[in-house]
Amino acid sequence: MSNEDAAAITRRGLMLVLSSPSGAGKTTLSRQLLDNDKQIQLSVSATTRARRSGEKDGVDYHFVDTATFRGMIERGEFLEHARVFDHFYGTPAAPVEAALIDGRDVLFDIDWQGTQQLKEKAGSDLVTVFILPPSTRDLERRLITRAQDSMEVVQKRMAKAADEMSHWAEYDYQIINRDIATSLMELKSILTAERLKRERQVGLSAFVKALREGR
Ligand SMILES: Nc1ncnc2c1ncn2[C@@H]1O[C@H](COP(=O)(O)OP(=O)(O)OP(=O)(O)O)[C@@H](O)[C@H]1O
Ligand SMILES: Nc1nc2c(ncn2[C@@H]2O[C@H](COP(=O)(O)O)[C@@H](O)[C@H]2O)c(=O)[nH]1
Repeated sequence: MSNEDAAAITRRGLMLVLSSPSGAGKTTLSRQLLDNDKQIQLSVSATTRARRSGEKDGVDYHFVDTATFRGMIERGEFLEHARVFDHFYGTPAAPVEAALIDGRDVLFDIDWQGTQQLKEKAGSDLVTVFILPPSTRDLERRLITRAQDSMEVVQKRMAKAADEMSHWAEYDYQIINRDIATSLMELKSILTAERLKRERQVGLSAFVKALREGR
């Protein structure tokens, strides 16, 4: 390899996981990151929950019934799956594996249970970020102003928030989502630094060897 071959330094794809209590802003941040960065793609989960207005099947989620979801579990189609707020959610394995082989990064919007399962399978390919709300009051306000769930569902999600947040320290990074633009900048910084990690830059040793040999 000569030093003109810097472009040949390919990268292993990484798996970027976002978790948070419901309403802290994962989906909002994910959408903005995906709009800004064409090297990362969303892992589209399957779920048995009802579609919210504005959500598109196959884009936001694969909306399936419980029998279909169980069939996917039985056929081993999920990388991870969990029951969250009375519904099932799971990450289809095939698209993730295809992206990583291609050197593309994958973004996951999943809960702490799914993150623990991915940690066991993915090891060093995984980068985990926990999103915290600035306050409990802000979290509730965000769930209410999102205007997608009944007050009963909002209360159920608020009741589970402390549980979800008890897992914050299991994550590599924490972002307090006060202001979306700042949080997005912080998330992009994490992604940039993780992409530059030595072990992710395949071919770097050969590149440096060539540089040192004056080629
Ligand atoms: N920094 C912010 N400041 C004010 N509002 C915000 C901020 N981030 C997100 N929101 C708003 O809060 C609401 C909830 O955000 P979002 O749907 O992204 O949360 P989530 O973490 O994905 O929730 P869930 O886990 O239920 O999917 C949305 O209406 C969104 O526009
Ligand atoms: N373990 C998994 N959790 C998931 C997955 N997809 C989404 N989620 C989490 O569920 C809750 C609720 O999401 P909502 O869209 O109904 O508001 C949230 O914490 C998501 O992160 C998944 O595939 N696996």
